[in-house]
Amino acid sequence: MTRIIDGNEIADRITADLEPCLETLADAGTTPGLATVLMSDDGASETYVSMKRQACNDLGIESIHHELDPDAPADALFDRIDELNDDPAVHGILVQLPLPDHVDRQAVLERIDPQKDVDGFHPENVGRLVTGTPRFKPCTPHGIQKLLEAEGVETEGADVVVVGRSNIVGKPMANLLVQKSDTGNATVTVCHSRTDDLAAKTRDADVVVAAAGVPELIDGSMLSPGTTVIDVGVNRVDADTEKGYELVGDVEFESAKEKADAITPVPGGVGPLTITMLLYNTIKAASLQADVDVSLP
Ligand SMILES: Nc1nc2c(c(=O)[nH]1)N[C@@H](CN(C=O)c1ccc(C(=O)N[C@@H](CCC(=O)O)C(=O)O)cc1)CN2
Repeated sequence: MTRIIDGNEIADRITADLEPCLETLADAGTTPGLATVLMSDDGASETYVSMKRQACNDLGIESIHHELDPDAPADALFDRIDELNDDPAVHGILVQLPLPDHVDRQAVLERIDPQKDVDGFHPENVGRLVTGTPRFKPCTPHGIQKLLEAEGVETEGADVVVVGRSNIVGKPMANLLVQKSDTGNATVTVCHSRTDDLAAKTRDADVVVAAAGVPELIDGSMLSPGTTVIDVGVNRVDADTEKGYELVGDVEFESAKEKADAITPVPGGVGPLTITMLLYNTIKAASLQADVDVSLP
């Protein structure tokens, strides 16, 4: 019987485990603050930022929100980041991606103080991750680690195929999985749009992490029985619904479910973990900046 992994339930459990950390910080006089910066009128980005703000409010993290006109010059964003870097009430800074074409994304990520880089995208934090001394693990791959752990999926010695090589998911996911650690020690293959015979790779995998951003790229015929399938895709495809779209993963759920041992749905799989691990990183940032040990879960 295929297990449908309930990401909301796992995320709720981790969020509950974060509450004592906030109490410890409060006793020391610190309320963590997360600044979100939105420079886009893309509907999905607006949704994700409002979910992040709501999650902060629910847990007791101060949410500080900034919106910039998508047509504003890049300097407006750099100036805002400088202000947030200097603001002691702001422990974490998140610039929602993607950014408008005229803004140099890498320059933006490098402008954020690495101590406040709760996305873990600054080169200093990327370097720390790759060398096995992470400060902030990027939220989605960190969430997937937590999800695999919660489901008892052993990564030690497992063949894991990561489909997608983005800086947000694919590359950090592969790096975390190869680390010498309880949630690593996997043999990892990173595939992408130019991979020859993708199906041959995914059929050999114990775990497939689908993060290519291509709706229903992977179907059941590309999987072997017993695989754990982690679907990172949250693609909006046109549909005759009230919203005019429906959410579809990078995995064709119905056929994949027939082969998989366990599979994450979309929505309700990886997405909720992404938000929870942002809360986790914000608390970690506050604890490091206030020099208060909070024993994170
Ligand atoms: N600065 C960042 N930008 C982006 C990141 C990121 O980690 N940092 N990741 C993605 C999008 N993302 C977070 O921003 C994200 C995507 C999906 C979800 C989520 O919970 N999805 C729900 C469905 C939500 C819906 O109804 O649309 C689910 O899967 O259940 C959370 C966060 C790109 N940008």
